[in-house]
Amino acid sequence: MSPPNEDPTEHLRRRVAETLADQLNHASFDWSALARLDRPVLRIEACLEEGSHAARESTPKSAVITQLIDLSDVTSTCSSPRKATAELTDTPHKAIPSGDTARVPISAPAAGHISSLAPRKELKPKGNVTAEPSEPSPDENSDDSDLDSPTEDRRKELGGLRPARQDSTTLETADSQRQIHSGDKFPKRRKLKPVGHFLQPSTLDKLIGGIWEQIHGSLSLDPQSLLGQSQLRSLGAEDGAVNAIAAPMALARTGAKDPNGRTPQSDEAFSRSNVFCRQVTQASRACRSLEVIVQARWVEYFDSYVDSWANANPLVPRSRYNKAALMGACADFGWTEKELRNKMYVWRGYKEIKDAGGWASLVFAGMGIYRFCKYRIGFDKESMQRLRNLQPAIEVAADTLHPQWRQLLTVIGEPSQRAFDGHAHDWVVFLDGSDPIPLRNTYLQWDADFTYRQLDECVVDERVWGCDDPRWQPPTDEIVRATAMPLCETCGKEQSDDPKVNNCYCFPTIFGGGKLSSSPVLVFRTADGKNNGLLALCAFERGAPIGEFVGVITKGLQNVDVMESSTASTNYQIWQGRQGNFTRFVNHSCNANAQYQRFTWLNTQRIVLVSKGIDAGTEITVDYSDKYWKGLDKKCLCGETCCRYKRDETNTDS
Ligand SMILES: C[S@@+](CC[C@H](N)C(=O)[O-])C[C@H]1O[C@@H](n2cnc3c(N)ncnc32)[C@H](O)[C@@H]1O
Repeated sequence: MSPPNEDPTEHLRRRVAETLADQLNHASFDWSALARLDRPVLRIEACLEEGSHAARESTPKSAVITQLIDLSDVTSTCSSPRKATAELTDTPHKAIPSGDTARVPISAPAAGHISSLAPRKELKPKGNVTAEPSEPSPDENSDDSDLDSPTEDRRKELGGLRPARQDSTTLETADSQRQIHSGDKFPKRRKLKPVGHFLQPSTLDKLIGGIWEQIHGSLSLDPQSLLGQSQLRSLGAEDGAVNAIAAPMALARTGAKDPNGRTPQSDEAFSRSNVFCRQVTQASRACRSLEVIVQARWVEYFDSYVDSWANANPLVPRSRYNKAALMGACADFGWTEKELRNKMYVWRGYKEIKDAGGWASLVFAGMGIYRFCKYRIGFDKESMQRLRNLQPAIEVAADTLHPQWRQLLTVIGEPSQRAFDGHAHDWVVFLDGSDPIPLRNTYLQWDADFTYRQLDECVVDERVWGCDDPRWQPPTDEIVRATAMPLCETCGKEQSDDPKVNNCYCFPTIFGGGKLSSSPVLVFRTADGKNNGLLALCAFERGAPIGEFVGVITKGLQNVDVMESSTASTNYQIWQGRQGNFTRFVNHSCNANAQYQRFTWLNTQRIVLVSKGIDAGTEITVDYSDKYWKGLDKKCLCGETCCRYKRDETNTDS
């Protein structure tokens, strides 16, 4: 019996928690056994059964709850030599260019490491490889003018990202300096230092002031015209009635049934209300973008109107024409002079943003731009110059990710022709504001036929693997039998591409249905001779995924850059020479801010580029490790004081 006033579920929860805590207090744990496990979990299963039979029955009924509690953090507090080697470390020499997930999966092989470019025979992969193995990887710099045939002679000039094969020929001993160990935890999320300028938090007084201002201002809230502007009539309102358009929302409020007898709780009504809410949100964002470009353009008209009078009558002070224009506008707007002056101050801010960052910077600025312009925070010369330098990059992203955006500009008489087409990563941007150039052009000096096909997902080289994906691993663990859905080896939760049933949030922005349409990164021209690199447009907090390493799943390629990886049963390579995604442009740094981690999604191994804490506007780098640089006739240009591969007189041993 639950105590009076206590919800039975709450009562059950309390009873179970107390009993479990009590059991654990009395349990004798063998801590040394715990420390020997790579990734210890405590399994708790619960089933409901008849109490009188429970003691006699040895076979439990099927579990109603199966819970795995990850004890990795418990072992990390126990001292164990084995654990020490598996710990994720931030020191460059032990960083993980391509290792396992931070928590070692239960069924995963031992820690990954970067292998050397060991066998140097020119081995052609079996079969007819889609990945054109005879082509070089075009990621070499100007010193690699002869890369078009990966022969023995040239091998020193070519390198590859090579996480170790897990076979006996490449596996090194645990105390080898070269071995890179993956840790058993995700990188701890550190609080990032604020970058850029932050707006003052709004006070309640300001909010209340704003409410009074709006109520007493000229805001028009006629729903018919609002919905008309927002182009929401297509949502089912034949007669144009607002309630018909917003029927699902109206029903949810009143609890009434619709004309077809559907309750507001029906799936269809819920789904329609989702669509309606999404459409209004999108429409109001588009209206906001329209509003700011019209206001910025209006300021330009205002200025040129005043200029035209002042130029025609140079003896009359300009301020007089300014005042006259202002009063004329006040009459048309129906505002006081003070009101219009205040608005113009903000609108002039919009114009200044547009002058520096282009129209795209206004259109995609979002709601924050109002406060930014009202309080003029960070409107200094240096910030505006930064924005000016970013303008072409902003346009590349806007044109390629939102091909329609320029149509909004026709309202203010600007051309709607886009300047950049194709994929966002088909362009290389410059940080000094120079014009972007097609990606292809940046490799022509080494390969006149260079092309790069952008992929969203890895493609399996069928001529090597047939219909099998070597990354797929049969679900062997018995945990899997407890549920029809694959369980995450890292968090133990159910994985699904359907966000309604997915419970694994290890890398939620790339796996689990909440996928971002594109990662905020661009290919950029490095200033220090590394050819192209990958630029973070936004901050990525420590542990956040940047994207999956995507390319052609193949085997047996030699003397070209490849990611080598393996499952418990198979070695495979991911090649990005001709097709792949943006991870192909990630350069090496001896003080890298990202790392590659293995992660199993729906029983298929993936390699994920994970942040170790990246500020917006910085280059994303990984540590390729000794195995990559060993035997490679190149100097590292990372410029870090801790650089291990400078290869000058002061650092000859690297
Ligand atoms: C995976 S690609 C990276 C993208 C490459 N920079 C490009 O433009 O295609 C690897 C190649 O980039 C160059 N690279 C990367 N990091 C470097 C570094 N720290 N110093 C010098 N070259 C580097 C080397 O030519 C290397 O073989």
